[in-house]
Amino acid sequence: MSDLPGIVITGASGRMGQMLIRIVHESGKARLVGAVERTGHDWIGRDLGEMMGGAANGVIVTDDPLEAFSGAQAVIDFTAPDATVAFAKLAAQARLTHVIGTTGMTEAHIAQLAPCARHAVIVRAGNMSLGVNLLTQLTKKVAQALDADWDIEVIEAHHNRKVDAPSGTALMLGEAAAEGRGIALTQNSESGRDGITGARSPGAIGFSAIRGGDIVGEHDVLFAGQGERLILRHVATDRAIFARGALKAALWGQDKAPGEYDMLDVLGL
Ligand SMILES: NC(=O)C1=CN([C@@H]2O[C@H](COP(=O)(O)OP(=O)(O)OC[C@H]3O[C@@H](n4cnc5c(N)ncnc54)[C@H](OP(=O)(O)O)[C@@H]3O)[C@@H](O)[C@H]2O)C=CC1
Ligand SMILES: O=C(O)C1=N[C@H](C(=O)O)C[C@H](O)C1
Repeated sequence: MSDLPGIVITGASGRMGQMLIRIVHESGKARLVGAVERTGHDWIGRDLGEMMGGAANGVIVTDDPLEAFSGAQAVIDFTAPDATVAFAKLAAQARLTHVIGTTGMTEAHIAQLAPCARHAVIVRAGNMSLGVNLLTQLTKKVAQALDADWDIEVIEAHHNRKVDAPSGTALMLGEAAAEGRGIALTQNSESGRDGITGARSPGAIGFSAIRGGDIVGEHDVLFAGQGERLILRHVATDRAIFARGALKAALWGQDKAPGEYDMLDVLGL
């Protein structure tokens, strides 16, 4: 039996689930020990390798997360908000590092993670890529340098299957801009403009979302001044960047004290 940390992937059949399975398998840094899908899913009881279109790998997809978690050191979870909260409670029980990529979580969802983080390491980020996490730091710096006459808009584009808006990344960038400007995003956010909206509120941070085709994820932070504009941009062309970041977080979490962390902690930014 290898000493490599054992990892469970939840939402195994999803876009990110399948990418994570591939990246963990190819990494040589961790063992894939479990795969979870919801009750009634076609993959339940079947071999994960075969479901992914390859050779059998002996990992049987289950709808019993606690059983899957019992032989693991970490769970990587890119699913949906209610499912993530339920997984957090079980990961805390099993003392696993819980890497959360799920977006669209409300304050009520997030509040339920705090008690879990008393028992286990939780790493949560709306975007696990190095580029976007670096972009949050740049955004904060630019927002700090420019005065409130510069309007800040976050524009994001994603594939046509995405269910939440603004994206988790857009919110991270908005938070970074608000922090740089020394304001609370909750009091200064403007999104969903349609119809006679009135003029833009001074100092607001705006959000716009585009949905179409197979766009992996694109984010612009636009600083619009009088006579000039500054645009910070990240373009994701491959979901592997998110999966690599998530695996890094799962390995990083192995020797950390219980608590809530993000990718800035993992990447040391
Ligand atoms: N932080 C980051 O870097 C990134 C975050 N994301 C986020 O990750 C999440 C997933 O994205 P994506 O992979 O594209 O979405 P998909 O819909 O392709 O995958 C989600 C998977 O989770 C499964 N799932 C949902 N509820 C449960 C449950 N209760 N138990 C087990 N499995 C469950 C779904 O099953 P079913 O189909 O049966 O519902 C599906 O297989 C989204 O919130 C997205 O925004 C995505 C990319 C990067
Ligand atoms: O749903 C997606 O696909 C993505 N979701 C994340 C988000 O909401 O920002 C990260 C990435 O942009 C892809």
